[in-house]
Amino acid sequence: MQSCRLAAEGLACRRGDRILFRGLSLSLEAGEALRVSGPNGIGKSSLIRILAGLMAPFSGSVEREGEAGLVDERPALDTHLPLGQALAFWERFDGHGADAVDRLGLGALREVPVRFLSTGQKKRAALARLIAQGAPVWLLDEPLNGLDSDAVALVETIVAEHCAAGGLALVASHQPINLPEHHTLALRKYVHAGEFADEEWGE
Ligand SMILES: Nc1ncnc2c1ncn2[C@@H]1O[C@H](COP(=O)(O)OP(=O)(O)OP(=O)(O)O)[C@@H](O)[C@H]1O
Repeated sequence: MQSCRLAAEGLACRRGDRILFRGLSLSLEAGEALRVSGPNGIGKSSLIRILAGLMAPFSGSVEREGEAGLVDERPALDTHLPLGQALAFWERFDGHGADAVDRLGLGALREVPVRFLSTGQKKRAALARLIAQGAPVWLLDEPLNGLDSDAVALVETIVAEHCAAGGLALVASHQPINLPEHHTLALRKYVHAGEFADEEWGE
């Protein structure tokens, strides 16, 4: 796996006319995982988009070494194609196929158009593509949404394997998730007008 690192320094995020957070710093090395928690609308998805390079921070900087793999609420698969073909589309970019299809319980669904998959099956499909991508930096936005308990345990195992193989993972999740060697970054609302949440490191 490519070497990897993810660091942010003094990040502020503005959406519309509101600053969601500022002064946010974090650092993740290969093998590490970070869970980001916080109430609805606090800015977890926005933080992930900034770290992925999809959105510019209002201020501050991001340093990322290694390709990023993003999983969010959209599966990034052509919804009109059968699952097998939709995953195969990415093979030309990823260089190899989605070997995790069977492991993720999708083996019997290769002929089913993506739009007919259930919420949990779409999430599993997105995770199959993530694994096939082979990116060392995983940015996972609510990866457990819609998953049954067996699939939650599988995602925990898959993230642990990814980190053990030299990757890193940043996971925004309302649900508790058992991650290897991880810290939690709890985003909170700021209490002073114009001031914003402090972030805190903990177990
Ligand atoms: N394009 C946009 N323009 C203006 N405001 C936006 C935009 N996108 C999101 N927001 C606002 O930014 C805030 C943070 O949204 P974000 O999705 O980052 O929160 P979140 O912590 O991930 O929430 P949740 O837990 O509900 O997923 C919300 O108040 C949202 O309405």
